[in-house]
Order: sequence, then C-alpha cells, then structure tokens
Amino acid sequence: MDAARERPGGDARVSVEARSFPDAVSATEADGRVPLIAEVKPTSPTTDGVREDDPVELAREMVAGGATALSVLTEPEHFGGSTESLSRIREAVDVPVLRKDFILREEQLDAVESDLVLLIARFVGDDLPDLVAAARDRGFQPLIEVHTREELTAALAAGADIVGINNRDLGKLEVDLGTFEKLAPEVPDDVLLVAESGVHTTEDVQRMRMREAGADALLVGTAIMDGNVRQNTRRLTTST
Ligand SMILES: O=C(O)c1ccccc1NCC(=O)[C@H](O)[C@H](O)COP(=O)(O)O
Repeated sequence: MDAARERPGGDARVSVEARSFPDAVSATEADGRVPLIAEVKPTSPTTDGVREDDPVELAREMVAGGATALSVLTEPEHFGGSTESLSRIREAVDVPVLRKDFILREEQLDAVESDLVLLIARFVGDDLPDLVAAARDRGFQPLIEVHTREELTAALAAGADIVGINNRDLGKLEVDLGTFEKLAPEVPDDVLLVAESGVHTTEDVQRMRMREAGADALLVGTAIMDGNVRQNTRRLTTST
C-alpha cells in the first residue's frame, strides 16, 4: 500500500454533480433487469494478459448490454487503468461511473471526477469516516467495500449508505461467494448493497440476489471482460 499512498492527487479540489446510483438501480429494477456495475478492468493480478481494446468502446458495449453503472479501474501498475480512461468513459456514457482505485488520502479524491468512489475499509482503517465526509463534500457517492464483519461495522459507523461486500479476500486473493451470503443479512435494509467479485454465471447472479443474500446490485469484472463484452453483460443483466 506504500505505492498507493504515494500516488498523486489533483491540482485542485473537485466538485462533482453525480449521476444518482440509487436512482439508476431503481430504474433498472423497474425495467425488469438485474442492476449490474460492469467493470472496465484491462488486467489484474489474477488475470492472464491485458485487454488492449479502447476502454471507451468496452464501456459503450457494457451499457448497450444493459449495465446500470460502470466501474473503471484507475490504478495503473497492476490493473492497467488510468484517470484519463475514466474521464473519457464518463464523457461517453450517461450511466453512473465508479472510480475503482486504492484511495488512501483525501487529496487523491481530486485526481479525477466520477459519480461514485470506492473506499476500501481494509486499507483506509481509522481514516474511513474522514474520507467518507471528504468524498461527500465533493459530491461523490462513496461505495464502501468490506470483506469482514469488523469492516462492515466500521462502514456502518462511518455512515455508509452504499456498501459493497467483496467476495475476494484482498490479502489471499481467494474468492468465496459465501462471504456475501454470510455478511449480507447484517446490513440494514436502508443501505444499498452490492455483491462484488466472483460472479461468473447466471446461477451466481441468482445466488447473490436470493432473499437471504439480497444484493441490490452486482459488481462484475472478469466474467464481462473475458470475451464479447456486450453479450456477457446482457447474459447477466437478463438472468432474472
Ligand atoms: O481482481 C483482482 O485480481 C484483484 C486483485 C487484488 C486486489 C483487487 C482485485 N480486484 C478488485 C476487485 O474487487 C474486482 O476487480 C471486482 O470486484 C470484480 O471482480 P471480478 O468480477 O471477480 O473480476
């Protein structure tokens, strides 16, 4: 995390007019589709190779496939992302866009505009309440990512209203869909709940959306980036 902490912020404080993620989720539900955040992830520590397509084209295909929102990696070293890709994508689509990165310092929020920003409880620790406030002050909708009960407690104490439960253990890099099933019942009903990572099949979608687990939305990267992006997105968004 030392390298992530060193990464620069922006030249000036940003002020965002965010596209509402909760409204986009409600509209997707009303349309009879599965609310899905499709992730533009050119590569990752657990993926072979790099997807070299223009990220804007990938993003447009995801939206054409029915994605409710997009997640765009801006981390350059391990995920092949950039703030420039995010800006171009947000310009090209009209759905909410999540900035996916390892944000550790307030100034890093100013590197680029987006509608949502990811804050990972595991990495920000005691700084979570201040970063949530700093993100909201700028107009961002913070999506707070957790993987354990302790992190969920910290997220709720920090006032989280959008929580992502990551099925991937970012220490061991192992994925277990049971993580979401275990923690989801402890999330209050008024919190918008996102199931992250490890969703590949329509059965996985249904598993995360089942009554007990109850994901309001899913965040999917690998299963969408691997092959025809539009078809992959459509398959998952129509698997009701
Ligand atoms: O995706 C990785 O390999 C990874 C490795 C180390 C830290 C984070 C990582 N991914 C971040 C994510 O949470 C996922 O990109 C996202 O939830 C989508 O997951 P998936 O659908 O399993 O690609």
